[in-house]
Amino acid sequence: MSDTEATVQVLRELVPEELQAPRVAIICGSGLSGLVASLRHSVLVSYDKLPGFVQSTVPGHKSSLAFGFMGSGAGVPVVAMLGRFHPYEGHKLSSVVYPVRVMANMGVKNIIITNAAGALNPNLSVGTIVVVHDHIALPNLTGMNPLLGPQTNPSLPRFLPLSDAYSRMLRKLVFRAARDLSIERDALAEGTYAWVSGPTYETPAEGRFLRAAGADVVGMSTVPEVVAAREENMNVLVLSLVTNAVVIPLGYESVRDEFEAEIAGTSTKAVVDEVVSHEEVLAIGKIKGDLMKSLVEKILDLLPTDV
Ligand SMILES: O=P(O)(O)O[C@H]1O[C@H](CO)[C@@H](O)[C@H]1O
Ligand code: HPA
Repeated sequence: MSDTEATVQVLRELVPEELQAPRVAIICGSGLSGLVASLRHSVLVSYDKLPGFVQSTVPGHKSSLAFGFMGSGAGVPVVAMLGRFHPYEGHKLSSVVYPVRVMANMGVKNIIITNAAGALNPNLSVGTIVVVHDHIALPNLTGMNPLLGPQTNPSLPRFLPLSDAYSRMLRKLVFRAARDLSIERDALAEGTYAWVSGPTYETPAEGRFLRAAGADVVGMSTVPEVVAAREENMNVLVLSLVTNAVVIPLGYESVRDEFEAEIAGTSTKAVVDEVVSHEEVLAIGKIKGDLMKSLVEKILDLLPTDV
């Protein structure tokens, strides 16, 4: 029996039979566990009961899986991770993606991955939900790829294409859901997610570098889960909530002008003093969580029955 099968067997003992066949997995990003507040017949399973699961150590992430029905009518059976694992917590990449493999083993075919992210694109304002259509993952390209090492399942492809990683069908569904909910157009955008390891936030020069490379938002999660989910042949949707702007203006670094202006007694130019914090990230999650929740519920309502 594989490790994931053993974990699924434990889940079968802890979760009632009607909840054992979720159609959709949801991963809740920082401060976004309220996304699944409307789960019905819900059952929580703490990660410490599940072999292979580690613990979430980041504020705004809970260490439990939630099973239940979500959406209108009878609803769709879902399994949600109320907290995720990040490599910067000291977790191995294989542990970070383990829950995705377990959910795939339970038969889940669709995954909605959410996260909090910083905006690199100056046109994105705080609170915007970005439907991710691509990613840039420097760690993946330089030796921190969750698929490095022996194949977990030889029936899965060794060389996984990622050009089609983000399901067009699910992305389109987001815009259909937004229209049905009369969500204003500017509340949603499309973009490319840059994955960085963290836990440091980006320097302005790093922000400029990632922006120049073509990324719209940046975060410290998600991509390993996307890669594993694609390897497991799931349909992947990623929704990033913009919680802060990454400071990227050029030219503020010099202190010479400032110094000389001080000496001359003339006015100094404005200094950029915005500093991002995780508290701010969580606060935006709280404010915008309801919008994300309504959107996810509507997406579930609209999900075709054959996927
Ligand atoms: O990506 P999620 O888990 O939403 O969290 C984001 O928020 C944290 C930083 O504030 C980082 O972990 C970053 O990745
Ligand atoms: N950078 C990286 N990760 C993040 C950010 C950020 O600015 N905001 C939320 N998660």
